[in-house]
Amino acid sequence: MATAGAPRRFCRCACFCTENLYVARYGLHVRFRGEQQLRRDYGPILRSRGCVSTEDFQQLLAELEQEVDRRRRLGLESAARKALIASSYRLARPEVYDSLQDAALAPEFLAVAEYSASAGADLKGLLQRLETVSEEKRIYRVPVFTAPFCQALLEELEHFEQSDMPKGRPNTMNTYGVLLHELGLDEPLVTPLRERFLQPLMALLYPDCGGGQLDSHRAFVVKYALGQDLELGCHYDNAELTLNVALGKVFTGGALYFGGLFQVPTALTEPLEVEHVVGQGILHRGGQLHGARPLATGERWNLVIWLRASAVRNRLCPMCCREPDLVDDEGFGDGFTREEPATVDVCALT
Ligand SMILES: O=C(O)CCC(=O)C(=O)O
Ligand SMILES: [Fe+2]
Repeated sequence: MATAGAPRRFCRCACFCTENLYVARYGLHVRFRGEQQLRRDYGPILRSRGCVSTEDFQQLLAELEQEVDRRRRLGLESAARKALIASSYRLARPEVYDSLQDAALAPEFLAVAEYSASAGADLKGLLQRLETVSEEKRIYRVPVFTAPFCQALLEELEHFEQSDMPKGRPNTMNTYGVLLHELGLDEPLVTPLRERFLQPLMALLYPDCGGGQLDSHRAFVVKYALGQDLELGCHYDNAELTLNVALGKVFTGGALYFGGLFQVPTALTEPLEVEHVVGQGILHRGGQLHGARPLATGERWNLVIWLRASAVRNRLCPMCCREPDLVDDEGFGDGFTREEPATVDVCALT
């Protein structure tokens, strides 16, 4: 058990360096253990996607080896960037770093969180206070931040983007964007948002997915603009639950689309399209397959919070779908812990 005063040690799963390596050129996620295995497992599909010559294959191998190396160094490099940013970055909107105030939050969100934390709250009552985007997929929408807070956060993020500070990217699928913990925004903003507001809400909405046992997160901002990233391929998140809030600016296109749960192979059906509304958040299960349609005009910045419950993921790593092979990591790592997890019913795969 973690004891008061001793920070909890979080881990990642060793599969981070071997599974789900994204090869944008061929639109493919691969598992990579070496040349032989890559040829054996992906030879035909790679050929069908244009990886035909020896040079193509050698280039792919080099890129995968580089990516594995990058992933191995990620935790330490991220901690080094965070330290440098803390010592040398000049903030544009310092108020964003003040500890989270109710005034930053939309009245609807405050009401939903207050209801969820009240005695006698139940799912039925909560659903009267939220928009249900899809009952079957369990996707919900709620206003999260006020317009002035979105504006201030955007200004800060844009100022950081334009600074010469080193930047860690959200994930291998997004080239632009910011990791909030590197900016120092976990402590004042994301952790209180998770602990005080999201936890009671998620406990009612997704009790079977660890919604009541969230104990870490990975928060980042994704940015889409013409000439930069435009869209995001279909994927599932390394998270039990996800909150995705549109921060702005002005844009068209970029809708999210949702398919089925990755754990449950189903026949291809029409995905559900969900438009963004600035200031509003979409709540979904991390395992729900999703992606983002191409941006048509403008610039889109969204805050994505991958919410994690060690009690759930310690049993089964969502990325390799095995019992996690734990490796100590920096910060929240990938949300795994070495402690015995509390008993929890994992997501019912219906
Ligand atoms: O583009 C978006 O808003 C979705 C981002 C997303 O799904 C992710 O980064 O996990
Ligand atoms: Fe995602």
